[in-house]
Amino acid sequence: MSTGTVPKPIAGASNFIDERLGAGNFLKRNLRKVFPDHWSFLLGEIALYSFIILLLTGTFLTLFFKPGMGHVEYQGSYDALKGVMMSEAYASALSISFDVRGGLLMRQMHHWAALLFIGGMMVHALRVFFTGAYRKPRELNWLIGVLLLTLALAEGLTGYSLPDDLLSGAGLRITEGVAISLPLVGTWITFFLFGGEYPGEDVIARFYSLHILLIPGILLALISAHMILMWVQKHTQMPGKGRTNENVVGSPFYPAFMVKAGAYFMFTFGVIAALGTFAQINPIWLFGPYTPADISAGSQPDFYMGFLEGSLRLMPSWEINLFGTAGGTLALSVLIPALVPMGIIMTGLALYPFIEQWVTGDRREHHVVDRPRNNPHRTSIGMAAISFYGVLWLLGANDELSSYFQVSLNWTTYVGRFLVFAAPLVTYIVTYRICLGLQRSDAAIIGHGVESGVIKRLPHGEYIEVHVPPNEGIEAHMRGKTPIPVIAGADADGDGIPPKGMRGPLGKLKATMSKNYGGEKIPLDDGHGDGHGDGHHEEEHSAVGHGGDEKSLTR
Ligand code: HEM
Ligand code: HEM
Repeated sequence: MSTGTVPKPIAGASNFIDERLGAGNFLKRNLRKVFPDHWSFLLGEIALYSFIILLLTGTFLTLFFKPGMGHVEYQGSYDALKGVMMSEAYASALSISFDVRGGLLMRQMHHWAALLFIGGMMVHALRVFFTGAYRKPRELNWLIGVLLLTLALAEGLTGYSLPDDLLSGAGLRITEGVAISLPLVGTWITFFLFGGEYPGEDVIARFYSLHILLIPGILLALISAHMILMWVQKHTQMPGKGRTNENVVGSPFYPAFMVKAGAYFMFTFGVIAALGTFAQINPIWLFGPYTPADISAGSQPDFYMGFLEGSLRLMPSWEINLFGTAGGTLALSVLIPALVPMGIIMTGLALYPFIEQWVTGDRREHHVVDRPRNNPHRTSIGMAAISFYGVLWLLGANDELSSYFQVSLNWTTYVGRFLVFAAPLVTYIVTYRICLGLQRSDAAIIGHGVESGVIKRLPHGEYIEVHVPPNEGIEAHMRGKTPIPVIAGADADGDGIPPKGMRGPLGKLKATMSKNYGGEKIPLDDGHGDGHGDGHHEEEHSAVGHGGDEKSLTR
């Protein structure tokens, strides 16, 4: 691998390190490492930078937050609550908001960063999914990602429970309801978390240890592992000119990538600081302290918990009474919504790379990713999952929907119950058709070029529009399509004995899935375009110099 000429500052730094640690070569090699570039790679970085901001603002908050449930009388500077009895936790969150200099800004930045962290992570995971960047050799990093997502939800839940205002109490009430519905272990888990009957005196302190120590510790370790794996395996790249599975095309880590990453961090910080300054979030002083007797109507959890709230609201009130009154009650109305959507989504995410491998038999390494249209079944499955999640998420606010649109609350539930099954089905079909349509339009561009806007009159009087070949970069991007493999023998006609691995019901299922999922649906060069101006190609290529400063290294 060539490292090219080494810039002066790197040579200086690596000499300094080399003379002390003998690690100069390591540093030189890594600082010159080539990073591919695409706007969507920023999504993972947004999650990373938000996490750093969470650590910084969270540490500030720990200096003033008191995770106690002992009763105190509020005597701070917020008049409306003066003299009200409340927990120490709530009083300290109020004092951070009104009496600690910069405290409200830090609380708001912490909360906005949490939303951006989880939102960024979700969109990043979707980018990885839709481009198939989880394929070999990156399955492990994908699994670490699924764990990160699960832990981040737990971190958010424990975080917004801490201030112990009416809103966080409403969330805690649901957490308790879900925990206690678990068969056999439910009662024990609830007692362990709450230190006795709900709400108890301990839950805030216990959530606090989880929130500031255990979960961030694991998150930090996993994010480091995620980054190291990404570094070692190198980034995937979008299909394009000169990009293959054997090389990496992009700019070197130092200086280009480092400068960009620094700027993106500042930018993320700026956005979070601006949101924290101008956009109010979680104004805990408006809700008052939590008392189990008060119900806060219209309360919503943070957006990332909305899908679980929605599934609770959709579920009919089913329960099973085991062995009559002497036995236990299985509260399916809570158990199913708490476990099933989370289970389906997280297990589905974790297993997808392996199911796809089983179906396509594809065990090759992939460093050039797919454009979503080029794997229509994967893209449709992803979109169907998003619509399933989206319906649950919307129904988490069914009371708001009902009052805003003036429809009965029951109707929002009935429609939601229907949509939770129907929306994924329709989304799947529509997405599949759109993907094929887009593939056809690519084939048309490759086959017939793009419209130039120049109209020519032919000697016999006919007018035609001149088509020119697409720009070189775009054409290479389109041509970088890898057909999805089908397991050998899966598309045989069924006469004779099916090949090994495709016998029995499971084998047959695998063969059918493989045949449908894989194979080339619309070859790029089959010439079935949109029928414009066949055969009227102009000669010259409108090539645009694509990334003149890009470097290419072998993997
Ligand atoms: C890594 C992901 C993290 C997420 C998603 C997260 C999320 C949250 C959320 C949503 C709140 C409620 C904020 C509010 O009341 O408006 C919160 C509160 C809090 N967080 Fe975090 N947090 C994270 C990390 C941390 C870390 C690393 C620390 C400490 C080192 C920390 C310390 C705190 C404290 C002390 C509070 C209570 C302060 C208050 O509500 O006024 N957090 N967190
Ligand atoms: C704490 C949350 C996370 C952080 C900070 C993070 C950060 C990153 C960064 C900075 C990259 C390289 C740039 C990029 O591809 O965007 C990356 C790559 C990757 N991430 Fe994440 N990520 C997180 C969560 C996830 C999740 C939830 C998943 C999947 C479920 C995931 C799967 C992957 C994979 C497979 C790659 C390699 C992709 C490639 O090389 O194209 N990550 N991550």
